[in-house]
Amino acid sequence: MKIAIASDHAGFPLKQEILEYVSRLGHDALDLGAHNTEPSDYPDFAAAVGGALMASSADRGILICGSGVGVCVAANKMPGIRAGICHDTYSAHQGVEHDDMNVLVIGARILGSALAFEVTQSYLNARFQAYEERFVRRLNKIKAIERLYMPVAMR
Ligand SMILES: O=C(CO)[C@H](O)[C@H](O)[C@H](O)COP(=O)(O)O
Repeated sequence: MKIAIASDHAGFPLKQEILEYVSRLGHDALDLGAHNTEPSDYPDFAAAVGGALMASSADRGILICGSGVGVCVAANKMPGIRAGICHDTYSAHQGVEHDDMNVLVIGARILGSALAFEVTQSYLNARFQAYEERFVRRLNKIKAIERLYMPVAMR
């Protein structure tokens, strides 16, 4: 899969490790910044990953900031983006299987790289269980909420 990956300054060192790890797993890892630890603003990177998904230039995303909260809030403002903070492997695969999560969010000040790699692998190996009617029904309800607050021209 093509995976768009970005972080702010707080997530930069972990992002570099995740980029390499995702490539080693055989995915096409797309680095959307930051490119150093100079202070930066997390919404810019959330927008970059969300934009890549919305433009179909990536299949899934990974976002990293200090806690994960900032990029998660920002990414979930974008239509079609379902971002979740996952600091354990169960949430990372269940978020995809049940909720069709398309952006994994990690807090670099929370997880060490060993667990971050396991969480990333669980996320990338998981698939949405579209054969489960209840998951599709719930996903459609999320999409209906999104449409309700979307400008009419975009619905
Ligand atoms: O972790 C975060 C809060 O959710 C932010 O995304 C930033 O990474 C964090 O606020 C950065 O903090 P700093 O004091 O500016 O390094």
